[in-house]
Amino acid sequence: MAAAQKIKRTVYVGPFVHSQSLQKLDICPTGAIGVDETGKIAFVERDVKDIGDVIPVTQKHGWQNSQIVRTKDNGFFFPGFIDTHIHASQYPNTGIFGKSTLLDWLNTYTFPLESSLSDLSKARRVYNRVVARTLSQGTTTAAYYATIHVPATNLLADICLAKGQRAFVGRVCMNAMSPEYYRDESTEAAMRSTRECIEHVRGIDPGFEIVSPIITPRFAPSCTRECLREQGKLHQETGIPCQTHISENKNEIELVKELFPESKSYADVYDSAGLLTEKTILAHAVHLTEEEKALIKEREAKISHCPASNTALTSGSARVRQLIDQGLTVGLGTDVSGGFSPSILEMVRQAVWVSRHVAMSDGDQAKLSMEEALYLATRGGAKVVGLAQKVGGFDVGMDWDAQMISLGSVAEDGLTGDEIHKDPVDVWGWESWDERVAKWVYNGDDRNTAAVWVKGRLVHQRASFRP
Ligand SMILES: O=c1[nH]c(=O)c2nc[nH]c2[nH]1
Ligand SMILES: [Zn+2]
Repeated sequence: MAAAQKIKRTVYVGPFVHSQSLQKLDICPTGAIGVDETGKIAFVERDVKDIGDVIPVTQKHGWQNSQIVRTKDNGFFFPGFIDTHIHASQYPNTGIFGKSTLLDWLNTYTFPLESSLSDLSKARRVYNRVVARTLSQGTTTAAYYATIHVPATNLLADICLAKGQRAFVGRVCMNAMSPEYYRDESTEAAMRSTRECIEHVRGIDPGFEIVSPIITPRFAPSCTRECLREQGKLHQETGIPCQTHISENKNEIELVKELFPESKSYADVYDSAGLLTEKTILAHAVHLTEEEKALIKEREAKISHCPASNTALTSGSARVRQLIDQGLTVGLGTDVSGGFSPSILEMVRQAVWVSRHVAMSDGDQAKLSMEEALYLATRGGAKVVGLAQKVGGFDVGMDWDAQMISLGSVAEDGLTGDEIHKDPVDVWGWESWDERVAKWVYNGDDRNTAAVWVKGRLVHQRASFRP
C-alpha cells in the first residue's frame, strides 16, 4: 500500500521560477503558492511582497490555519527535476568507465555489477542510496532500469514508494546476446518475470500514483524478435509505458542491422514489435536517420537526451536542438552509469555544452540556451514520462513536486574552511534574478537543494533547513 502521508495545507512564500515555454523562464520574485492536503497546487499568487501580505492571500482563498514555508538566503522554489533515463542498478559504477565504448563497457563494467544485485542485501544498499542521492539533488521523478532480477526490482519499487520518489521501475528484459551468467532464460521466463514485477507494483501502489511499472527491453540486440514482440504485445494490451535504448553508438547500429536484416532501421525494429508508441521512452537517439525521426514523430514516441553518457562513452553528440526543432519531444537523462553523475542540474549544463560543441561545427542555431535546458529538465521531462498535466511546472491543479533552492547569504569577507565550503555559489547582492538563476545553473550543486517535495510530501531536507 502507498505510504501513509499526512500533508498540511501549506503556503510556499518566496520567489519562484519555472518554465512558461521552451524559451521562457517565468521568474516571480514575490510569489505565494498554496498547496492543499492532497498535495495539489490550489492557487498561485504573484504579488506577495512581505510576510504581512500572506494573511490577506490565505483569507482570499478561504484558508485558515495553513502552514507557511518561506525561502531564505537568496532562495527560490523550482519544479522538481525529472530524470527520464537512469540505471539504478549501475549507481555504484558512477565515474567508472575508463576508455570504454558502449559494447565493451557493457561487458567490462555493467553486466558484472548488474548481475551481482541478485544479492538482495547488496541491492538494498545500492537502491536505498541511489534514491536518497537523486532526491537530494532535486530529482522528484525518475525512470529507472533495475536488473533482470524480480525480487531486487520489486525492492527498488518499494524503496521509491517508501522514500516518496515518483518513479517508473523497469525489470530489464534480455534473453539474447547477453552473458550466460546474466540473461533471461527464454521469452516465456522473461515475460513471467516482467508480469511479476508489474503485479508487485500494482500491489503496493494500485493507481500507480507514485510508482509505476515500465516495460524495459534493454535494447534490440539483447532481445530476440519473439521477445520484443511479446513485450510489445504487453505494452499495447496494458498501456503500461515502455523504455529502451536506440541509436547510441555506431557499432551498436551495425549490430542491429546484422541481427535484424529484415528491418528498415533500428526504429523499425521497435515499431514492428509494437514497441514504438506515445508511451515509449527512447534513450540517446544520437545517430537517428531522417526516416527514423519521422517515424518516431509519427508514433509520438519520446526521447531521453543523455549528454554526459554520450560524452563519457564517446557515443556521439545528439543534435538536440534539431530534434526539438523537428517536433520531437525531448527530456534529459543522467543515464547513470554510462553518465558519470546522478544530477539533472549537471545534465542541464552538459546539454548546453554538448549543443555548443555541435554549434562549433554546425552553426549557432544548434545552441541550446540555459532556459531551454531547464525546460527539458522539467516540463520536457514531464512530457516524456507522460505526466505533463501533473508535474514539471507550478500551474494550478498540478502536484507540488518542487525543490527549494537556497543560494546562501551575500558574500562576506573572511570566510574559510567549512564556512566557504557550505555555499558553492557566491552571491554579491547586486545580481538580477535572471543572473542568480544562471549562477545556480552553472555553479550550483546539491548544497543548494535545501528541501524537496513530491506531491506535497517533504522527501528531502538539508539539516540546516527547517520548514
Ligand atoms: O547507455 C546505455 N546503458 C546501458 O545499460 C545499455 N544497455 C544497452 N544499451 C545501453 N546503453
Ligand atoms: Zn541507459
